[in-house]
Amino acid sequence: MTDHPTKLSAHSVNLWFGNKHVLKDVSVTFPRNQITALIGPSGCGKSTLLRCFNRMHDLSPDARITGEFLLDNQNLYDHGISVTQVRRRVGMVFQRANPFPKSIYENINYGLKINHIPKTERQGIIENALKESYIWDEVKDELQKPATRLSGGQQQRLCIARTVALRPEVILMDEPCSALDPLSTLKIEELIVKLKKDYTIVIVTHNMQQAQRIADKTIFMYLGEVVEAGDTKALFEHPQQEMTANYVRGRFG
Ligand SMILES: Nc1ncnc2c1ncn2[C@@H]1O[C@H](COP(=O)(O)OP(=O)(O)OP(=O)(O)O)[C@@H](O)[C@H]1O
Repeated sequence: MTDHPTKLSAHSVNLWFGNKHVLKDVSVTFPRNQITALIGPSGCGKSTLLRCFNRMHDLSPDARITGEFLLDNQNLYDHGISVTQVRRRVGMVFQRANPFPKSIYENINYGLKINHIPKTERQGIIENALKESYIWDEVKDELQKPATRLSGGQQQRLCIARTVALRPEVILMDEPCSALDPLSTLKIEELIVKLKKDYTIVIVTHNMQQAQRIADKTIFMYLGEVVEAGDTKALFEHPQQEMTANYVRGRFG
């Protein structure tokens, strides 16, 4: 893993929602062109941490954040960088596929339009994004069909296509397969593994098998703190902390 420099990182991060201290002195690094899984029991702060990286808490009046979030050497909370710029570089895929109530084509076209991508380039980008997301063959003859008529797994691949169309550097995924059947899950996992050639990926998952199948690195969190981080195989097979061992062996969670 040492040959993959850090792409994204958080340093001494604390986050409170009102009086509730949700992230406690969290420091993490995510290597470039690698998949990192965030694991830990419900409520330990995985999604909250993930969301910090594309400024999803900016509009929560009761959220207070200290510490630093860096993309390469750029502070993501710097006054010189807008939320739109951050989200262009750090894309996000959610737990439930959330296509717009528009056509398959328009689901991708919309983001390109609002990011001022010239009309002449859009058709090619849309086609590539659908191919890159392993859904082109299934939808190429019905691009004008409402996206909401696709299956759950297809909708999630469309949402990934929508994200990659904007060529982000990082893709954050918050339990992207939790609403999917095993076959759709496997397709998305294959896709995620393929995408790491071009993107740095961070995935929140409750599925221990999934973390072991696809993640190069795994970070275990508990009650808002990072307990252990390392190479996925090492963390699962030879955890350094008793708490990690208990969690990955299914003794709590
Ligand atoms: N907007 C919010 N306002 C107040 N508390 C919040 C908010 N969002 C999350 N929390 C709290 O922060 C803590 C961490 O939640 P978070 O969703 O990050 O956990 P998680 O590890 O992702 O859990 P899960 O695996 O169940 O999704 C929880 O106690 C949750 O109730």
